[in-house]
Parts: sequence; C-alpha cells; structure tokens
Amino acid sequence: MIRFDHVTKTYRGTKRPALNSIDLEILRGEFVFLVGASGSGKSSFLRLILKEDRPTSGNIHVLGQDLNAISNRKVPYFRRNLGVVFQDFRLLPGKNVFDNVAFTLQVIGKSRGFIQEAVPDVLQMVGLAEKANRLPHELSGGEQQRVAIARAVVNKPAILLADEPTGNLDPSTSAGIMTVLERINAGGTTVVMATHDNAIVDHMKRRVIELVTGQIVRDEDQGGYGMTAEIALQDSGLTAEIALGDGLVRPVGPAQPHVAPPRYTPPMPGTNTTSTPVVTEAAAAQAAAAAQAAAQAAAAQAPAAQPVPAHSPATPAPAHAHTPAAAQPAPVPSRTAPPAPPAATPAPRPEPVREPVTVPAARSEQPDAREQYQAYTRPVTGQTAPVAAPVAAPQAHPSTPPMPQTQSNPRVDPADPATESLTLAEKLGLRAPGAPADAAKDQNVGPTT
Ligand SMILES: Nc1ncnc2c1ncn2[C@@H]1O[C@H](COP(=O)(O)OP(=O)(O)OP(=O)(O)O)[C@@H](O)[C@H]1O
Repeated sequence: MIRFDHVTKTYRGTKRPALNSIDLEILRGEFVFLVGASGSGKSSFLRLILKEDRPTSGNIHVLGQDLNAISNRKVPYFRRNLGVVFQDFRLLPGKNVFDNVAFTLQVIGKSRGFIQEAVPDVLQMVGLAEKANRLPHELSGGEQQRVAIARAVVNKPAILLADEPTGNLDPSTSAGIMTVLERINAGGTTVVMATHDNAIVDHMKRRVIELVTGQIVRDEDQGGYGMTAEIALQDSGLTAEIALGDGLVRPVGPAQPHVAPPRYTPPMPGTNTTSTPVVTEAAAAQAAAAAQAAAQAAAAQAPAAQPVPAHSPATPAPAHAHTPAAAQPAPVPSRTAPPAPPAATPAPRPEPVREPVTVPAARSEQPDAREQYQAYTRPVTGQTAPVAAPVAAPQAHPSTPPMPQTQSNPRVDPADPATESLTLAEKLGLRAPGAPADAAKDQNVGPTT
C-alpha cells in the first residue's frame, strides 16, 4: 500500500538528508506509529506519502502508484485517497461542524443527498452527532480534532495520515482520539501516525517505526515508544506528553521485530488508471457501512543514539540497542501474533493485507467536475507550500466564498522546485490555484481552547 525504496530526501540548502535511504513497506489495514525526536524526519516522511514533496532519490509507491509517475495535474485526484489530520486541527472557523465536514464532499462534487447521509454517519462515528451545529470555537480541543478527523475520513480514504494529532490535547482527550482512530483503522483504513506521545504508543502496541536523523533504527510490531525516542523527548522539554493518561498503561511483554512479508511488484504505470472513478458512491457507501459496523462493534534525534542502517523490508528490522523491549525480540512473525488488548472502546482489528490498490487518474462520473478540476489545477512547482489538507480534489462549490492565502508552511521551501503542494484553500477547492486571497480569516484555525 505504501512502499519506500531507497528513499532519500535532502532539502535544498541542507547537507544532511532529512530522510536517508528509507526502505519500508506498509500494508493495507496497518496502524503504524512513526516515532523519533524532533527533526528526525517524521513529517518529511508523511509529506512524501502525500506527494507534497518529492524524494531526492528513490521511489515511492502509494496505492499501487509510482508517485514519481503521477503528473501534477493528477496529484489532487491522487490525494483524494488520503485523509490528513494535523496537530492544530485546521478547521474553517466560520463553518459549523456539519459544514466543515461536508465541505470535503462538496469540493469533490458529491451530491447533496450523499452529503446529507455521509456527514451524520461520520459525525456519529466520531461522537459528535449532537454537535453538528456548533462552530469550532464552541468546541473543546478534542472535539475540534474529532471534527478534523471526520473531515479527513468522510470521503473514506484508503490511508489516513496523522501528524501528531494528539499533540495539543491532554492525555484523556488523546485517548478518546485514539479510540476514534482505532475505529477508523478497524473499518479498513490504513493509519500512519507521527507522534511524540509515548503513552499512546506504549498502550496501543501497534507497529512502531522509529527514525533517528532520517534513518530507520527500529521497526517493531506491537512495539512501544522506546527509550531512544523518549530520551530525546525528555531532552526536548516536551515532558507534558510523557504523562500517562487515564486508562493508559505501559505495555507488558516484549515487542516483536516487524517481519516484512514478501514484496509485491507494483503495477506497471498506466495500469487501470483512467477508467474507474476515484471514489464511487458504491465504494463510499460500502466503506461507510464498514465504518459504521466498526463503530457499532466498538460502542529524536537521540543524543546517545547511534543510527543503524535502515533495514530492507525484505529482512527483519534490527532491534534497537536502546530499546529494552527490543532487546529480547520474540521470533514470532507479528502477523500471526494475537492482538493486544483493545483500548477503552474495543474495535475489531483487521489483518493487514497485501493488495495493491490502483488509484484512478481521473474521475469519469462528472464531466463538469473535470473542467473545474482542470481550472483548479496548476503546476505545483515553485508554489508556496502550505499545509496538507484532507482529501484534495479541488472543485469549487458555487456558494463558497474565496479564501485568504494560507500560512506558508515554513518547513516546505517554496523556492524549491521539488516542493509540490497546493495551499489549503486550493486543496479544499475554495480558491483557484494562484488566485488572490481575500481578508477573511476562513483559512486555517488552530485550537480555540
Ligand atoms: N523545507 C525544509 N527545508 C530545509 N530543511 C527542512 C525542511 N523541512 C524539514 N527540514 C529539516 O529536515 C529534518 C526533518 O524534519 P521533519 O520536519 O521531517 O522532522 P520531524 O521528525 O517531523 O520533526 P518534529 O517532530 O519536530 O515535527 C529537520 O532537520 C528539519 O530541519
């Protein structure tokens, strides 16, 4: 589903790669934590998956597509298959909960009827059915993050990328967010989450990939946060997140090194990429049913670290010397290991599957949408690179006012021709690429609590 082959990313003007020869594979249905000190490369990793940026060398396949082969014009369509959640929520402050979530569907041209069904469903799933009319500032931080998650998954993305989604939340609120993410994962969505939250990682016992200065030093199934990352976290002063939350307990028992299944050969470029709609109503309904069923069922950079070479997915990951849990890895392939005890609200945990999914290149069901899409598509080279947004096929909604320019993401070099991104407004279809911004503050909003 996500595969990195010898991927290196070196930003312009820097000598040391942010990611250094990364080889890994993430299967469909997996829940993966990315851990590591600040600056270790977690966000760079997520940006590459989203095709917000290009690797300096190496190849990345996502959903069966070679990202190097996706043209700029098709990037928004590719991104429809990805949902993204950020630490700072990024809701639209002037829209209520329902409209924030509906917006994603509106911009990709979903019918009013579909929206009227899908939005309540997803709000139910995240536990906000009763607060659909609230504005973001009338919600707690945890509720705002639930809205952001609902917005990210309402289009049933195959992959959910979460960049420190609990970073602004207290431990018990974070635990609730993780329960929601578990449900989404139980519905079949692959989740990749970058985090500094050791308690969550330790509690959930999912696959853990640890980065140190851009290299993978650990890849464990049912892993814990690890001492290396924790030491780096403590050194960074982010001690608040170290506190254990209510109901969060440290794991018992050894972690298991991630055992990668055999590699698959991705489909040839151009294979089945033009005929199928990106997200069919049937597929969306099917996914919605799955999510609903799941919901029902649920009712460092480390100072002392010596990075080891990133392992090949074809071989077991090296156990990290600073990770007690990894010191005695159980030689049991994790895929057959019994699942860890469920979180507060149990959700069925699906087996990851190796099934390349081919992303169609363009929608066929809405010719008008294609015209609008083309109007909203611009070359990505050299544009101010903002933040990633959930689902991304820009298509203007008639009643949607123009949006102001988004804040530039300082981490993305706008002058770098390798940088590929649309502003948040552009991704959400609020504004044509390159169109002037207005003064409304309807762009990004951080926590309001
Ligand atoms: N646009 C950029 N230009 C130059 N260097 C960059 C850019 N973006 C990231 N970097 C550098 O790349 C390295 C990895 O950064 P990245 O943001 O991926 O780390 P991170 O693990 O996500 O950090 P954090 O936990 O603080 O979010 C850092 O050294 C960072 O300074």
